Amino acid sequence: MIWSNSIVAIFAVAVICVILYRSISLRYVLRRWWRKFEGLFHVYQLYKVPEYNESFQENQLYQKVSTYVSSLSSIEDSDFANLFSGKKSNEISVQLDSNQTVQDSFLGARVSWKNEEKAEFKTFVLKIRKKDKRRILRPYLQHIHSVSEEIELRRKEMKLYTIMKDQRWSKSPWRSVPFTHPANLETIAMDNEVKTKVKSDLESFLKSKQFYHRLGRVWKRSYLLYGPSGTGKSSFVAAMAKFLSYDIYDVDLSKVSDNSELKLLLLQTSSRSVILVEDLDKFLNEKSTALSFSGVLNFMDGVFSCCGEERVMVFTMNSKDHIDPSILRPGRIDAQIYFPLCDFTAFKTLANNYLGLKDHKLFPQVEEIFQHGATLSPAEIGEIMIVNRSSPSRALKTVITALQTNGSDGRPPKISGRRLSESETSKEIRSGDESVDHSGVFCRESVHTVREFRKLYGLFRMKSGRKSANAFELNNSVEKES
Ligand SMILES: Nc1ncnc2c1ncn2[C@@H]1O[C@H](COP(=O)(O)OP(=O)(O)OP(=O)(O)O)[C@@H](O)[C@H]1O
Ligand SMILES: [Mg+2]
Repeated sequence: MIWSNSIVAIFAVAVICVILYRSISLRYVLRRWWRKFEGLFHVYQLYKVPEYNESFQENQLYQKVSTYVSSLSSIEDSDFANLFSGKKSNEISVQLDSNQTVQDSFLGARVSWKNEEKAEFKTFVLKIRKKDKRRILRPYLQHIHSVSEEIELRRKEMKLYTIMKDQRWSKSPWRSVPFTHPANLETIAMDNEVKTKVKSDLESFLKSKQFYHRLGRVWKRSYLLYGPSGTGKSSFVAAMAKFLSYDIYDVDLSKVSDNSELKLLLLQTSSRSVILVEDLDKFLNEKSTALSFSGVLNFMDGVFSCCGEERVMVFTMNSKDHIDPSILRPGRIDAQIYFPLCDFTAFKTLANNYLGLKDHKLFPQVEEIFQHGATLSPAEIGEIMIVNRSSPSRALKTVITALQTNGSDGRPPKISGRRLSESETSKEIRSGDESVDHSGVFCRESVHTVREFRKLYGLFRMKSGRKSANAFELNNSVEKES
């Protein structure tokens, strides 16, 4: 009897121990004891990273470790952590409380960081097994360096710089404002393959510092974005800058007085930035400009940039038809991206973004119209969708009508198969607040015809270059050689 009772008791204790061990807290406590026990045998090496050096200067490594440690997911397992709101409104940062430890692993080795705080002196202490020390210490510190740099870059508030003349209180010709453009690569309607190519081109550029330096070349990459008005070139520049987390310097060439001022402007841009020149074709086609052609070429080559470090140059044009070929030569322009009028694929992206539509019974009809060629820009279609966003069906019907209307034959628009008379047409354009419903297509908000949009938003579309999909062409550039 006694025997059987003891067996039951031992069994019960064993079950409880297993349950407790399985629960995280007991495992955690046991691991801690085990590490303390190991510590008695000097298995570990400790490295201190103090906040200040002996001359009371800030230790940059301390900041990097602090950023890195806060990014570890295991920080949530520490007994005490502090929660702070970050620089961006929806950001929460977690920071290790004083004298708390956090675990990490690297190349199969387990390490830990302790945030020691003694009499206002803060130090991070790295604990690493002696047997792993030689193998992982240097690569681990390198890893901390790159992770923290990447985090800092993402956190950094992006800025848009514009030329500001006569800033008496400042020596810099640039004035900056926070760059908060909402576009990102996902919201731009364009050929997916081209988008992926641009992304990987940018990514490989970011990793090519050593490569460019070895060749003695300025570490920059130049893109030409060209295509009709309202096809997303400027939005794409914003998306690129966001993807890279770079600031943008908007160089308005018409504001520059001479070549030396242009040189000065470029010298005062910072590394990791996008240098943007919009409408280069218009500037080059102007009869008289303050800048010489060679001045513009030198600027494009980036020879003025102070340290030749990490710059992406973007030039936009509506058409490259009348452009001197030397402007487009490889090395000066590394990649060209064509922005076409809206095709059916781009239309579907816009419908999804603006109207939340993945599919609709009118899509086949829209597709059929697109098969006869694109006639509207994404901007024009986007505006129709915004105005009619409360009724997706009405928005699609208006897009269909606009596409049919914009047959580029100069004839009055077609509605429900019949052409409107001139008087009806002008009524459509005029009637901002009249509710004219000929076919169920137009109503109060949807009276905006394409021409109205053009009038409203100043959109001017070139009729030339009706290629249907984006194109990404690499010039014979440095990347190709690599
Ligand atoms: N491909 C696109 N995808 C998503 N939105 C677009 C696209 N193209 C244009 N838009 C929308 O249309 C508006 C105008 O676009 P954007 O200014 O980028 O055109 P653009 O090609 O730079 O025109 P322009 O040659 O006249 O400067 C923006 O608000 C943008 O949101
Ligand atoms: Mg633009």
